[in-house]
This record gives sequence, structure tokens and C-alpha cells, in this order.
Amino acid sequence: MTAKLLDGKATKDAIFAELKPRVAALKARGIVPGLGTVLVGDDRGSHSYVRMKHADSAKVGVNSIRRDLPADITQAKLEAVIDELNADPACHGYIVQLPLPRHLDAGAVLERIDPAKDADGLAPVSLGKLVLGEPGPLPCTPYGIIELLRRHDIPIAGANVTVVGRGITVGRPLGLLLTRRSENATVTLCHTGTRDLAAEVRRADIVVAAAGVPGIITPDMVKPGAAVLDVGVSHVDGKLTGDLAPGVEETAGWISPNPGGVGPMTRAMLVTNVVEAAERVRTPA
Ligand SMILES: Nc1nc(=O)c2c([nH]1)NC[C@@H]1CN(c3ccc(C(=O)N[C@@H](CCC(=O)O)C(=O)O)cc3)C=[N+]21
Repeated sequence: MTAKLLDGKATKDAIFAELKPRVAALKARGIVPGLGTVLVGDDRGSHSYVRMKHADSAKVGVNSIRRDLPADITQAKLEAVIDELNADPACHGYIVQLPLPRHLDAGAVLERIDPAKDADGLAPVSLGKLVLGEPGPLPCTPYGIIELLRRHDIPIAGANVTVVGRGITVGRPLGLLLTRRSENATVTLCHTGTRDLAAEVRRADIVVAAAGVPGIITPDMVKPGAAVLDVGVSHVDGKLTGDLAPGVEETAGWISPNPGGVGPMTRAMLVTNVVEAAERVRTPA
């Protein structure tokens, strides 16, 4: 078997095409959705991600608000920028690009984001709403994974899903999303303490590999026909490397490649969160 492609790039383009008329409708009401980014320091990867996010915004007609800050900025000055974006009516949602330099308290920064403007869905209030099942912005990568499956008609309800990795941006919130009544998956969340990873992966109809360990998912672990999504990001000899070992595409029924899979979907859901935040703005009748 050769796996069919879960094409994140094409799916992102489809989502953008759906967002465009919604942005136009907002503009007719005098609202231009604005996406803010806060970037600290000069990490090359972070710069490139932020650049892609602003290019996406431009494509959909969303305004960009960009705050690039020096690597040695103080916590107080960074928090002043957060307060400024919280107060700026042109900014409907924003993200603080992670990771932050080590001298900064990322937790305190995330807690300071106005929950109504949390485009990442990673602030404590948003994660709390996810646990409670209350409406709120959804974490972009897990949200993107679900949209990617849904738009390829891969059944989620009743499926056995094995998630490898319990990180705050992917594994942990993905487990919460998939076990909502609206998704109804049975989730196994694996991590470094998992005794028999191969056995857990082998039972899965859907495997989400988000460990950040190159090649951790090998072909023998995958149930024939399963959907396997590669979310791992590692750099081996300067090259972006995912969590799938070569050959998985021979066993799997569906593969989301990396790059070209969940990465573009993460960006599509970020813009979606901002458009949705702008749609919640009340205008006088
Ligand atoms: N507050 C915050 N929110 C984030 O969402 C966030 C973050 N911090 N820090 C870093 C990670 C990483 N991340 C990616 C998003 C898109 C691609 C993406 O679109 N990649 C393309 C191109 C990859 C390439 O060629 O470099 C692809 O997969 O095809 C990758 C990585 C968001 N992150």
C-alpha cells in the first residue's frame, strides 16, 4: 500500500478561500480583522514562522500588527507591549511567538494576554475553557489536525487515536479536543513513560506523532491503512525532520507529511481564530 496524502497546504488554501468572504463581510461592517505577533530576539526559525503568518494574513485580507523586540528586553517592557495590544481595538487576536528567551517568564506573559484576543488558544483561560467544554479559541495545531482529518473524510468518532507526545501545544490539548462529545474518539496519550509504544501505536486507526524524536514511528508499528500524522519538528544536519521513519508510507493508508501537512494547517487555524474573534466584536446597530 502507498499512503494517500493528507495535504495540509491545499487544505489551508481551501480554508483561506472560505475566510475571504467572511473578511469581506466584516469589512462591510467597518471591521478589518487584525492579527498581532510578538517576536522576541532573532531566532531564524521563529522569524521565518512569523513572516509566514503575516503573509497568510495578507492573503486573506487580515491586517498585520507586528512587534519585533530585542532579545534582551525586560519582562516589564514585554508586558507593556502585551498591555498595549490588549488595549488596541485594531488587534483582534495576537500571539507571542514561543519559545521566549530563558530570562523571560513565558507563563506570566501568556496569563497577561486578554483571553478574548488569544489567537493561539494557549493562554490558561483558553485551555481551561477547553477542559470545561466552553466555547473559546482552540489551540491552532490540534484544531488544524482535526480539520485536516475532517476535510479528508477520515472518521474520528469511535476511532482509536494514539497521540505520541504530551506537550502543551500539541499532545495534551489534542487529547482534550478529540475526547469531546463532538469528536468522540478514544484517545491513548503516549509519552516517555509509556511501557510499550509499539503496542499502543499498533491499535490506532489514527496516529499523531508529536514527540519531536526523529524516526520514533517505524513501519512495523503502524496498523495497515491507518492515518498517520507527522507533527514532530527536529533538525537533523540542518534539515527539518519529522517523527516518521522511512517506510511508514508503505503501511499507512493516509500520511500527513512534514513539511506540507500540519504546519500549514496550524497557520490556517490561527487566521481562523482571528477572523472569529473579529466576528465577535459588537457594533452598534
Ligand atoms: N505562540 C506560538 N504559536 C505557534 O503556533 C508556534 C509558536 N509559538 N512557536 C513555534 C511553533 C512552530 N509553528 C509552526 C507553524 C507553522 C509551520 C509551517 O507552516 N511549516 C511549513 C513550512 C516549513 C518550512 O519549510 O520551514 C510546513 O510544515 O510545510 C511550522 C511551524 C508554530 N508555532
